Amino acid sequence: MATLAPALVLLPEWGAGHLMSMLESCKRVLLGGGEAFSITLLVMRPPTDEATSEVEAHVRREAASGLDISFHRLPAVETPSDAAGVEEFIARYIQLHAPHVRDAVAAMAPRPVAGLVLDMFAAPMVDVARDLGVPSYVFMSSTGAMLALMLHLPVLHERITVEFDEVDGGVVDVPGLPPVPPAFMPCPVVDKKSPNYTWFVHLGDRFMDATGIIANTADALEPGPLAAIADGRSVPGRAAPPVYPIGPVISLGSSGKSEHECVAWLDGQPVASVVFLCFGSMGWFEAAQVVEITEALERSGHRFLWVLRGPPTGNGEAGAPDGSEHPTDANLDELLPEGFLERTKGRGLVWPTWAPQKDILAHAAVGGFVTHGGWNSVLESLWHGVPMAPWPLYAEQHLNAFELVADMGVAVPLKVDRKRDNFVEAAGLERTVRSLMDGESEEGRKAREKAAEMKAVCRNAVADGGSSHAALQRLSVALHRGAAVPKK
Ligand SMILES: COc1cc(-c2[o+]c3cc(O)cc([O-])c3cc2O[C@@H]2O[C@H](CO)[C@H](O)[C@H](O)[C@H]2O)cc(OC)c1O
Ligand SMILES: O=c1ccn([C@@H]2O[C@H](COP(=O)(O)OP(=O)(O)O)[C@@H](O)[C@H]2O)c(=O)[nH]1
Repeated sequence: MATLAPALVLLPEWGAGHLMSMLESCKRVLLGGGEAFSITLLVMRPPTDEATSEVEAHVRREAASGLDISFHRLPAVETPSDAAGVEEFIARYIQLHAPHVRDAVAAMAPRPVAGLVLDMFAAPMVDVARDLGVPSYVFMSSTGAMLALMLHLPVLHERITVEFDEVDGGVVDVPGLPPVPPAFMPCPVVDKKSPNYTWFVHLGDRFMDATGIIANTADALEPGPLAAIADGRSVPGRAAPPVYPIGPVISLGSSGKSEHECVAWLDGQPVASVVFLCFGSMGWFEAAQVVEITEALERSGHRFLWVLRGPPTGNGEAGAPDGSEHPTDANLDELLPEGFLERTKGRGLVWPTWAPQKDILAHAAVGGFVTHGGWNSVLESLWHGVPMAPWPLYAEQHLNAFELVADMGVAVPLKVDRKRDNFVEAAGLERTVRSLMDGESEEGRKAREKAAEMKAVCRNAVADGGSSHAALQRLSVALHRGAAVPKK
């Protein structure tokens, strides 16, 4: 009988960034790790209709890719109706799939399983892997800094009993990072009474029981947090699982269709003259905030390409099946102050729908990026050496903003009022845009220099002989060695 290639069994959360980031990373293992594997992706039915059609579209595209990837749809589960927050909802909804994941992995026999690769929100399913006698890997789609914080959270939970914004000394010590002001702690941990906090402490604890952690980062991008994990400072007295920083994993290459209108517009702009503003798959602004942005852009005098989205149709409740959590296309006539488009004609473009962000960041005319600081956006920016100004909106993005400015030095700061729904005033944004884009600004010069350095770091890391390439080889060997036929 021909030997069966060991399987990587993937359990991603349904969000595009999580699913595609995990799948792209595991495809690298399939194609470039040096050992033969197959991929089986366990598909959970997402809790919303919109996410369900998005996932189905990904599945159709990947199924046609010709790679050894199969899809296994898990039976539907009830959605938790009493979740207090998004993170709690996601973690609980995923956990309800545990018996189905167990059955699906057990049914892989006699094919050996090289690893059950778990979304960060699915980390408690390390127990399923252990019961079946197969290795488990947590996939971290966010930063090494967030990983270091999550591993350290159970320690912080024991040491600090008050809220983080009440700590003596006014900062939180996370090994591997400069002292973190509480205003930059990630959303799920800012309120310890919330079940989201309890879940994150629990997830961090369960990360420790994985066979390994696959991270979409590179050694030289985040040396501090990655060293803190490796040398045992994150969890004193207990060795953390080996971390494999195999990134940046970005699905590159342009959309392949004819040149997009945004890119055509950039073609007419001078090199490094345009500030690009875009806020991820979920970022949108209220009218009052839009006015502040228009004033800042007008007064700065700089050229700009601004992706402006309108409010989602969903009611914002965790797991509500209908409506959308994604922004809608903006009605520019309604949202923008009168005359703004005429006054900025030629030097500014406001784009009201999804934009080809990767192609835009690759364009020579783009000189700076005002971003919500989602990790995929950050990696795309650094890949092209574009300095940033982070405007965090949700999830772990406040911590990302802190790391970009205070640790990596690739961004200039922006004053964001977290207590007012992350409101930014026109004067603050104008100052930041000037600092990011003006030739004379020392702060901007440093960020530009650092971003250019990080462009080389990213490309060297994934090239043959680079640190991420080496991590991929180590991961491939570990997966191959650890492969085991699931126990019934
Ligand atoms: C990484 O830490 C957190 C991530 C999230 C989070 O949750 C999430 C859930 C969804 O159903 C869909 C999503 O798109 C989504 C996104 C998300 O955060 C972003 O994920 C990106 C990768 O997909 C990337 O890592 C960005 O940096 C993230 O901002 C939520 C969360 O708590 C609120 C986290 O701490
Ligand atoms: O108009 C847009 C908005 C976002 N993106 C892409 O969506 C992803 C956003 O991921 P990120 O981790 O930055 O943030 P999230 O959306 O998960 O908060 C990135 O690949 C962006 O390039 C895009 O192409 N066009």
